Amino acid sequence: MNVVEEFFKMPMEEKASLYSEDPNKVCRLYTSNINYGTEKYHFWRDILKHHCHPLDDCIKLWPQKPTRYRDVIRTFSIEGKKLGLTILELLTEGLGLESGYFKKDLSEAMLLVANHYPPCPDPSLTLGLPKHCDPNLITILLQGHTFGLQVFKDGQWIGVQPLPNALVVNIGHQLRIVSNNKLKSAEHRAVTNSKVARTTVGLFISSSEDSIIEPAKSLTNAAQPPLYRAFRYKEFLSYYFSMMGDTELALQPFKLPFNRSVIS
Ligand SMILES: O=C(O)CCC(=O)C(=O)O
Ligand SMILES: [Fe+2]
Repeated sequence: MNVVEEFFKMPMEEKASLYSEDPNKVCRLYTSNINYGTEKYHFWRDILKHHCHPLDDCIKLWPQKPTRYRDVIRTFSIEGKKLGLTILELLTEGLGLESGYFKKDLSEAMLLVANHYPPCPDPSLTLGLPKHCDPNLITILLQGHTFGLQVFKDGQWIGVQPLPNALVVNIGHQLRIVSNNKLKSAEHRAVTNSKVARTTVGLFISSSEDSIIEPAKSLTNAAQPPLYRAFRYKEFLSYYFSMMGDTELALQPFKLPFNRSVIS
């Protein structure tokens, strides 16, 4: 976490070369307030986003400063991936799927997203990050020591307490689909505060873009028909981003009507 805080604290000139508005760049720094003049309410977040797979190719494009960034984040991403795969294997067992179900291309890709929320003069007018569910399988989030993450449960927003060295694990839409709604993607957002900057780091474990996502066959039958059709993950991602993460809308084109799934 320290190395990411150090990154955001560097002077603007040191970071400028990474700034890009092209979402296809492997590593980029950008900000959520390019629409500041026109947006209904403001988002208060700077973002460093980069791929972590294949590691040896991606690492060459990661920030070169702070000088230890690549070493520290390399270890963090390797260990985070191991933890993610262990959690996925436990979920596999809990769901009753065959061992290793999520191994290989279903969990091949990984993205690191570092969020920096500067102190905000009036937090009532802003959000750090709007309400969303993550699109991927699971996210491992280091949320640091400052309150800001909230999860929507039973009709209300509940703050997720930052605990020293604890990681938050979020279930994303892909896991909801593969489990045929047995697992629910967690709806969450980040709020700002007027006193201190908040920095968080998420590792987004997801499928390779060409992999086929569908409810696991062993979890569906005549009584529990598949609730989603099969699709390529890249198709889902492009729709998800066009819907700005809206929870139910983002899933809509992938849902099967109940009757059709019973007949087929
Ligand atoms: O910064 C946080 O607490 C949440 C980050 C998050 O939800 C995300 O990057 O998708
Ligand atoms: Fe998220």
